[in-house]
Amino acid sequence: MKFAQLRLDGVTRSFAGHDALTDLDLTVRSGEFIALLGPSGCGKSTALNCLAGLLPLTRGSIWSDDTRLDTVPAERRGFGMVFQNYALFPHMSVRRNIAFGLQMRRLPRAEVRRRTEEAIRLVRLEEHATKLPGQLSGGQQQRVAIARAVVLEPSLVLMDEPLSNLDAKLRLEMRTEIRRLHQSLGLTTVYVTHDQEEALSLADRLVVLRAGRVQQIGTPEELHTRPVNWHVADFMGYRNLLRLRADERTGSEVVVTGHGLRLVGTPVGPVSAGAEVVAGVRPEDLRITGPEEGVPAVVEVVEYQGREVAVEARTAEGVQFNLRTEVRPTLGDRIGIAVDPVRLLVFPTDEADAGLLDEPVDTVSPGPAVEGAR
Ligand SMILES: Nc1ncnc2c1ncn2[C@@H]1O[C@H](COP(=O)(O)OP(=O)(O)OP(=O)(O)O)[C@@H](O)[C@H]1O
Repeated sequence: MKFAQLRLDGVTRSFAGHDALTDLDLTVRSGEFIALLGPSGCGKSTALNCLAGLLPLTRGSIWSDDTRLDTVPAERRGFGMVFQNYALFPHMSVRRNIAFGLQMRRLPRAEVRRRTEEAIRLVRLEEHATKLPGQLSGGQQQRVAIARAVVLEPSLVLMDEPLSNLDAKLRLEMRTEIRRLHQSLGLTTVYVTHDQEEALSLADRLVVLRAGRVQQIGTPEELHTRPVNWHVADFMGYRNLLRLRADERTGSEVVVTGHGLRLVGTPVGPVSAGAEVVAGVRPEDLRITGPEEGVPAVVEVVEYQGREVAVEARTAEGVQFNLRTEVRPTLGDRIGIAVDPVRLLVFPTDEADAGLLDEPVDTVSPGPAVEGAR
């Protein structure tokens, strides 16, 4: 079933009266690569399984153009699936694993052979076609799983953390491979991951979930530069999250204070004077200056990371900052930390944050309070 648009409309799934996924609205356009991103338990797999037809919806509907899809059984949706545990047939060769789905469709033998060989070539397994899955590396097995899904020319490919069992180097290679296949085959892909970097590098659009609810849908750039709340920011690499209080507002800026800090930032959403806020900034958006200029702090950790270093520095009142910089300070250095008002985003808090950020604003240790929210 090819489609121009696949639409999820208020898709909700609960288990024993508890919503694992609430009111997911999402339109997937043909050819798009969508990543569902969020921490463990946020409902990513539930969303994917609803889409696959492996889980019935509690509420809502799914549409393939004008055809209602959520009532169609999984095997008739024509979707391909790739999971983290591969689920290959252990007693069949690579070639037979890939050909299996085509044979089940009773396609002519010549066509099965042609498409199987093409899929083997696509995932670069020509030299391993006669081996059994047990004789392959994890990355090669994952390639077989991908070939087996795409050989059926599915209208949608669903992937659930397909790279999570691979080591770091292979994960990077396979990431490129998946993007290459997506483009060269003109696939439409929905990809579940908890890895922010993976999602940013692969997807055309990201869907960030938290506790079963969509927080934000947008392009990598939109999410990276304009997260709508501090939870999304946390996920997008805003490692410095400080619980502060909004002071005066001037035009497009707001002054935030607490823990001996007085910073100028950019409000995201309604931030009124006196309100508790979370101010977030990414390590790479902080700069080291002289101790008289920026926020005074002492360098506690310097970690080599290729061209740049990761620096942890602490203020006299105990606030820890994470920086990424090409300037290499020495342990114990007294530095100033320059915070660009455009890059320091100031988010309102709501009742839902109360338990997550329960440190009073005038005590020191914003780090752990926010860490605990993960
Ligand atoms: N079969 C089930 N029965 C009861 N609760 C379930 C079931 N499946 C999922 N849940 C619950 O629904 C919520 C969402 O689970 P889901 O597996 O979708 O999360 P996830 O984001 O994919 O997490 P992970 O990355 O850990 O797989 C969790 O609280 C989970 O405990």
